[in-house]
Amino acid sequence: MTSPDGSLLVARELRKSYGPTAALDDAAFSVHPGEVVAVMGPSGSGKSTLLHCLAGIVRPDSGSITYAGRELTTMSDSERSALRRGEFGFVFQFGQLVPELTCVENVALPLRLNGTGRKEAERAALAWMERLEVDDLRRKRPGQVSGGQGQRVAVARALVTGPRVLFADEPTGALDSLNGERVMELLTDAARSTNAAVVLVTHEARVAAWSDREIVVRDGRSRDMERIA
Ligand SMILES: Nc1ncnc2c1ncn2[C@@H]1O[C@H](COP(=O)(O)OP(=O)(O)OP(=O)(O)O)[C@@H](O)[C@H]1O
Repeated sequence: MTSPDGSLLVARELRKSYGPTAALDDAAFSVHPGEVVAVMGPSGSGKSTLLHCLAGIVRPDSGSITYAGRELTTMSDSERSALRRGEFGFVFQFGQLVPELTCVENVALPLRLNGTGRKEAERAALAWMERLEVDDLRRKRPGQVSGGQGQRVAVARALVTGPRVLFADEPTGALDSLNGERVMELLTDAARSTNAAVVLVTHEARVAAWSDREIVVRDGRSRDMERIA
């Protein structure tokens, strides 16, 4: 279920303080299914806090967040973690793969945690690894692959459960520009083909250029930027 204007995830009047620091101060956000929205802004402006609130990781002090018509801010912790496991996918800057597992085991992990058998989970994992062009790395461990390859494995893992929202916090932050472009191309293609909404936090204009729309956060306040294509 989406809101009347077709948005899947909508936030209004979000406020979140850490002690005397107002990380969010009347922030707003919305994203449609299949839409890639970049959250831009200087360091410390509140981008990650906004992403963490939208993903149900951090509870705002006030304001509303609705996902598919359901209010997130009043859900119990277990309801929010069920939502994260079932409906959301996550890609971070680095350090997200389990070093002891092979790449295919890493990609299969979210399915295994949801109770899928090993064979079926690894079959689905491999299909996503093929799409992200890292299936040849299936038996390698994260320490044996490059940064760009590792990020593509991480994207495959984020998408393997068929999330309706993909949260990506500086997904190319640790990559050189060529690898970063490739990860963004594959990430946005994969998300658009599954009609997943993407919330992409980045401070880099060339990464935000992969989005459909940009939101700029400054001092905890957000505003929509008309895309200058
Ligand atoms: N857990 C926390 N405890 C205390 N202060 C926090 C915490 N998380 C964020 N902050 C503060 O809130 C403000 C916003 O931080 P946030 O991480 O959201 O910014 P950001 O725009 O993502 O920054 P960056 O681009 O540097 O990652 C900053 O002043 C930060 O120091």
